Amino acid sequence: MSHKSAKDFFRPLAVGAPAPPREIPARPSRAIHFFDPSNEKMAAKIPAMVGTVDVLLGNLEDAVKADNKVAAREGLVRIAQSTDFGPTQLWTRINSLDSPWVLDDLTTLVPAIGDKLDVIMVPKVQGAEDIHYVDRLLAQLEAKAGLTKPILIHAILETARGVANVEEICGASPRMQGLSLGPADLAADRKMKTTRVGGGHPGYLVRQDPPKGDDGTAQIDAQRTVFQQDLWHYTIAKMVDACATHGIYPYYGPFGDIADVVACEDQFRNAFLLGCVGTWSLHPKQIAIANRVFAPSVEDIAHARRVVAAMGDGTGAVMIDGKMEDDASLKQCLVLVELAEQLAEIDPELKAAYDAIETPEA
Ligand SMILES: CCC(=O)SCCNC(=O)CCNC(=O)[C@H](O)C(C)(C)COP(=O)(O)OP(=O)(O)OC[C@H]1O[C@@H](n2cnc3c(N)ncnc32)[C@H](O)[C@@H]1OP(=O)(O)O
Ligand SMILES: O=CC(=O)O
Ligand SMILES: [Mg+2]
Repeated sequence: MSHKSAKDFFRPLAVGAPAPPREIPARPSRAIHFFDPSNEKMAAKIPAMVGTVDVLLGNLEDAVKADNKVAAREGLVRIAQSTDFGPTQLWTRINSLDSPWVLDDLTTLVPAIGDKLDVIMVPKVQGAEDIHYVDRLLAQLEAKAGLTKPILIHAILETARGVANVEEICGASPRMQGLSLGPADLAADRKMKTTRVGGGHPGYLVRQDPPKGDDGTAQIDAQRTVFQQDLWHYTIAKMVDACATHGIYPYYGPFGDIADVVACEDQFRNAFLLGCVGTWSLHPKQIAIANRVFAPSVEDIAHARRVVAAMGDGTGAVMIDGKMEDDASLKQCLVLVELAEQLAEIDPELKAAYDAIETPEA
């Protein structure tokens, strides 16, 4: 539950801070592309990536060496000040709230580049209290810096307690923009017996029943199909429900097997089908995968438009290709059509593909 009364929920938490948002705009964010601002090679590539990815995220937390934390923070300030991000959002991931770096992260970034930062990603969030802390501090810093637009907060779901408290985290502040799954830290925190960064595991499976022999006994040594299961299904589904309840956006997180672009695409698509709006990209080659997966296919949009046209005022039932469509399937189709429209506004290739679909008769 929020620590604020309903009337206070949308009041600024510091005198002079911008008013908190009443709604979180649905800005396309198929890929949140991570870069280490202390890595000169990586950092040099960032200006040219503007416009090729929905979100660029300067990472200050895990994957940045302790000795490079200050360089990463300063590098991000430099990049943000010298780059015009155009339609691309700029996010950062700050260090965890119990780290020796996070206070300097926030007190440096907000005055220096608060006008350019869209979202601050907070790692290892345990409960509403973590969001309340960041919320108040951001309001104070925004007021001091004279910012007019509130910076949004995104929490990573990567502790068992965070998963247990997911509802209160989503509702802890009007600044809450969304949640990402953090499968690597979450696995460690839960004491899962895995060593991977996201994705499946060959040991987590369901095996086909054994065939019966002539005498009716189970042939347990016979060849049997196994179906690998998704370790993350429960958490993603829980995250999606919590985000939808609170009007904010769920994301898959990191997929660490950079070389396995096929399994990466599968994992991303599972998340897309379950309701996520995007994912992280750790390497430039994951951006294209995310952009492809987190946009409705031309086939889905063609079908969705047929349903919209056939459903007229949106009530009743119709048959299309032998299948019943009604108010509820129409609503699903509208989710896809609206997403396609948002993406078409920023992605000319997608716009051309969607525009080329033959419009059905109403
Ligand atoms: C596990 C839980 C988490 O917290 S995940 C989030 C934290 N981790 C990260 O942010 C990792 C970000 N990515 C990376 O550090 C690198 O991509 C890793 C995975 C180490 C691979 O780097 P590397 O071995 O250099 O890859 P590569 O030789 O294939 O690189 C080719 C060129 O692309 C560049 N590159 C690489 N990654 C990025 C990136 N994220 N953004 C921008 N550029 C990137 C490389 O510098 C390399 O450039 P060049 O061709 O040598 O000029
Ligand atoms: O930060 C992400 C994770 O998987 O841990
Ligand atoms: Mg993590």
